Amino acid sequence: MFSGGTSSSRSQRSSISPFRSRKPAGSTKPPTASSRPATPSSSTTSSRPTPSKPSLSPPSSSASPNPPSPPNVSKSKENVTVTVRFRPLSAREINKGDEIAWYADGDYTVRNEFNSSIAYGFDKVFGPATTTRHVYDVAAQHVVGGVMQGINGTVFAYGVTSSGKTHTMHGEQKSPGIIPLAVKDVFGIIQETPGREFLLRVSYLEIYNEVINDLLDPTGQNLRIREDAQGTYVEAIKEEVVLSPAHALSLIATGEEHRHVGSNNFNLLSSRSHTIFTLTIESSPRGENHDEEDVTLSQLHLIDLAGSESSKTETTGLRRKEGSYINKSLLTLGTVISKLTDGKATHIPYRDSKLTRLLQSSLSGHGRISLICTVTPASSNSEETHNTLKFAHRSKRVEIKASQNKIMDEKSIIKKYQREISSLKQELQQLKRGMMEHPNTAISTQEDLVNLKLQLEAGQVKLQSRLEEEEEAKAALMGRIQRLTKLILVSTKNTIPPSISERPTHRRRHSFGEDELAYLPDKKREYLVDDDAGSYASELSVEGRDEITNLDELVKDYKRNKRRGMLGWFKLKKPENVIGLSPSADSESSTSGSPAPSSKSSQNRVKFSDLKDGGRKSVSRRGDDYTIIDPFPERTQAGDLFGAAFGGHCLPRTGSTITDQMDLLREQVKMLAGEVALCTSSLKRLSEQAARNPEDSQLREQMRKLKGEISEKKLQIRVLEQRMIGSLEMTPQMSNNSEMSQALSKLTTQLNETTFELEIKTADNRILQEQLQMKISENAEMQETILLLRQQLNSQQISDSEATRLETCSKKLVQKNNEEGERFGLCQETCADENTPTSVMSLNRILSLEDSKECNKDAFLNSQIHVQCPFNLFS
Ligand SMILES: Nc1ncnc2c1ncn2[C@@H]1O[C@H](COP(=O)(O)OP(=O)(O)OP(=O)(O)O)[C@@H](O)[C@H]1O
Repeated sequence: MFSGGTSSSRSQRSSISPFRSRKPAGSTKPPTASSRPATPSSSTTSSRPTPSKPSLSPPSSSASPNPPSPPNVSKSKENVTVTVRFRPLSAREINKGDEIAWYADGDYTVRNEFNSSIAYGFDKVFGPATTTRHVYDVAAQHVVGGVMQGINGTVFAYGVTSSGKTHTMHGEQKSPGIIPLAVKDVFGIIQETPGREFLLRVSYLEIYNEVINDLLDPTGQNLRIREDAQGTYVEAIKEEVVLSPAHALSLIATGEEHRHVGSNNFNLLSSRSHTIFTLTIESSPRGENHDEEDVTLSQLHLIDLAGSESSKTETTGLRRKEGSYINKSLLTLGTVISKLTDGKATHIPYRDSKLTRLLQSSLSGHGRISLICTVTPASSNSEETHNTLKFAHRSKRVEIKASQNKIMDEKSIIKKYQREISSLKQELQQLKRGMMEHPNTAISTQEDLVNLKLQLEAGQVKLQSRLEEEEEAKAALMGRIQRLTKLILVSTKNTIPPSISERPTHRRRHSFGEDELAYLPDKKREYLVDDDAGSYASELSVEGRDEITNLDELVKDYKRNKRRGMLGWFKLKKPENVIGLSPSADSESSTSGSPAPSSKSSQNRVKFSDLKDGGRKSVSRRGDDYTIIDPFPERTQAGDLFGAAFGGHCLPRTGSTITDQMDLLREQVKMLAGEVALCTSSLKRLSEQAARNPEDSQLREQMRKLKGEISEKKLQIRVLEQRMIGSLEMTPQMSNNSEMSQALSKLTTQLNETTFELEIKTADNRILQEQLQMKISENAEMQETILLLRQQLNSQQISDSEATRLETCSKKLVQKNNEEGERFGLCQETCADENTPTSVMSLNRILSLEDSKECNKDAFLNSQIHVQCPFNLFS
């Protein structure tokens, strides 16, 4: 496991149940009257109901200001933390004429507008203007802090469809949800805890139609829940070791891509599945020598439930089926909670749904639980909101016992490796001791002595090979440990205990400050469609659904964008098939605040179809205004060239024909270049023939024509290229910079390729020219020899052997000249140099003539060839 460094692993088992061992006796003890929160007020008084146990951690604005000092956590009784979050009325509800039916009366009470006697008290009530950061601080931070101390924790978002669960758990770009905030907090706490080291793993699953799917591994479908003595767990779910907040959130973003989302009449992006994001945290004191008990393992479950659907939710087919599964599992959750708070219940139906079965340990009181109930104030949903409030109120009575989890079973990787090392060390020690302690005493006879010697030798061989094996094993183990060590996260703070300095330095160190969230949305990378889905639906009805040619595609696309909200900046998106979106404001809507210049869309609609090639345009919104931002978000090589070429001048809007024109010109250039290549090769062939038949005037004529054609085509190419550049220069403003950039990029590539080819050919040519020079000087030497020989011959001083030498020498010369000349001619032609030296052609001709000649003494002496040639072979 985890042998691949930062690689992921599929664990054999991953528990969803936080505290399955060390189950405190009587943990499911029914709540006592004293632990019950305030019941709904039946009085008419407007005074707020008594808040139930306001025992929450004080809000903090940053990652755990008081980092946990591990152990020493009391097992005091706690209740589930129950908070209620109102969202603002959506545009759709406003359009429908909805009124406020429920409201936050102070910090702890939800009251009915039409009947003020109906009120419920909670640990905290968040009004519609509350930020998710504040919700996190109050409702989740203490759970996360607990998890870092080894106390398991679960944070739920519960509510009807479109009440704001996903908004609360995942959040959006400008308003991160509980999950990203918790992840950031966890890393912040690690940074604040220099005395301990941590190992983090995440898994992410969904329960869709009562089927468990692994969101981190699309092949992990229909996973099974298993149960052992310690509780329930999901078999074979993938777990990934995470090294930074960005890493963890990128995994969620990937998971979100696989999550089932669909539209209903309340929510275009309704979650059709429950998702459970689990962060498993292992921690031990830094340094080698520490107590086993100091190692903790805990899990944080962050759950975004699918929303319950009422009869008002108009669904058909698959959506209806999904809705019934969702309702059934939520009903089971409600029943389980009721039974847990009912002192007389003997059977708790955890097994009636996958959700309750997976959460059995959490629900039965092992670890901290925070339930965030999301509600809409709208009168049209008044009944559903009331049901949510009743559920929330019942949940408040579930009693939990938070205790620190120091269980070290096979799940602890740190532990496992530490154990392996120590047992290996022990074994080695034993081996060494065995060698030392060999008895050498009772040697009585010579025979004994020989036997003992033999035994000793055999033993030594065995011992040696065993030691070698051990060494190898140790090295392998060390490698594994090193890889594992890299996955262990430690604070970068200086306050490291002395023993820590002895530790290997390759350990990954982290700065977990704000800059760790540098992955936070790059405005330029994302389409920011921060929308209230309801208003989108209403907009659809206003504009007419006919406009949307492919709703499924639209929904899919919108979903991607939307889900990306907080998380989606990890992947760039290529918009497809989206005709237009028209979201509307909500109170916590994000505004891009992009510094980039923006232009307001005339129809408050974003035409994504305008964006080509994943143009990375950002769409931001302020109220109902949509802006398309920075079409050149990142400087590319083409972008740089573009800037250089046009010196920052604006280009005129010429519509989409610029690329077409460019493409056309480019095609013409390509065709001409092809023709030039064809002519050049014909020319080469002809020149070869001409070399063989120098008298053939037809050939010469053909060659002349071909040359003419080649130069004409080259001229045409130049003209076309000029036109391409000219058309760009004449265009003072481009309508679509990305098109321009694209065209320019292609041209640049072509230019680069051609330049490169030219360089190679020029270099080739240079080499051949050098060779030619050498040949010329060689020939000069040869000529001297020949001259000498001729003189000797004339004076009758030449012998037969000298005559043969002379013959061989001349043959060699001819052959060599042939080869060189041919190569040079070839290179010159491929270089398409119109000024191919006639000397080379002449040389070829001479050489071929010479080659065909019988080169004997007489013929050689009678040779009278004197033609144009850079050097006379036979002067
Ligand atoms: N507190 C809030 N402030 C502003 N807008 C909110 C808030 N809560 C929810 N919204 C908006 O309401 C719409 C519905 O929210 P969301 O998708 O989170 O609902 P949900 O409960 O997850 O729905 P479902 O159960 O169908 O998935 C979204 O457009 C979201 O941006």
